[in-house]
Amino acid sequence: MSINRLFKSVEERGPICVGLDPNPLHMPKCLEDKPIYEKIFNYNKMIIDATKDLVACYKPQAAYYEALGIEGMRALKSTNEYIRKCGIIIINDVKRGDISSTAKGYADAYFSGDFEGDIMTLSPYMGLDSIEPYLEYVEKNDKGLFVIIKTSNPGSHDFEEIDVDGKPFYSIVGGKIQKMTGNTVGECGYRKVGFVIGATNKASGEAEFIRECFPDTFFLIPGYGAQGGGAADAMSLLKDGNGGVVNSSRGIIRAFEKSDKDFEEATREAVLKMRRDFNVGL
Ligand SMILES: O=c1ccn([C@@H]2O[C@H](COP(=O)(O)O)[C@@H](O)[C@H]2O)c(=O)[nH]1
Repeated sequence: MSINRLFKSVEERGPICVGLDPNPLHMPKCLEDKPIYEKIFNYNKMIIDATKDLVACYKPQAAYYEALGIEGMRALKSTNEYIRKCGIIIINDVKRGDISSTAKGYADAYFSGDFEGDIMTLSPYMGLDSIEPYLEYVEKNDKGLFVIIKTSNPGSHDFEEIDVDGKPFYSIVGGKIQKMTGNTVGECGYRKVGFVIGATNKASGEAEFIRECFPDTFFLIPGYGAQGGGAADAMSLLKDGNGGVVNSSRGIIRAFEKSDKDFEEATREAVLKMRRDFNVGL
């Protein structure tokens, strides 16, 4: 099961998730004149080769590939195939959410075929029926989900935190999703359906509150690094160093822009620094 595999990866290599968010304006010189497919795939391959022994998973963000058209999507296909060949978990960050007939199409698109990954991200705000079509893949094909609950962006205050009878709205959404997905706790002790919980914008005690609300839910934790989230914020969402993966995209893949080392060395060094922040391998 994907969550069991992810738990095991975190046990072995720590909770680091590297975000593969390729922006052609921020790439090393050696890729400057390459056509889009080669540029994006080689960039990702260089990142993966420099870090694959240090990370729990990779998270390609679909927007960056979609924005580059067919050649960008071809690069996503090759990237996911390469990550799979390396035996590492793929989180397709697509944040889909639509009526159930359309949701089935998105599930097929990102859990099978050209862009297949192990886990995908969903937005739950169209309701529980928009989540349901993905559950067949979770049950029958060992796939996993991370549902957006409390995001890392400043706008997370606008809706997610609205007070409903003394409780933040996000905690109610999370509760309903847990109820719908039943008691699907795997052998690692975590449910098959996880949540996205940002490392940023936390009031004092909020991370602990979220962990208490969802003690057996695995978290994907973005917002560390470029968005200002610190290791302490992210760490209080973990449990004994597991129970979640912490994503950093720009903080890792653009580290070379602030370094005098070459691209691969600067990328690896940024992941090693992140591991030190999370007391991994010390
Ligand atoms: O609440 C959320 C959910 C997803 N993301 C995604 O994570 C990365 C963050 O990138 P950084 O460069 O490390 O800031 C990006 O792909 C987002 O789409 C998020 O930031 N917050």
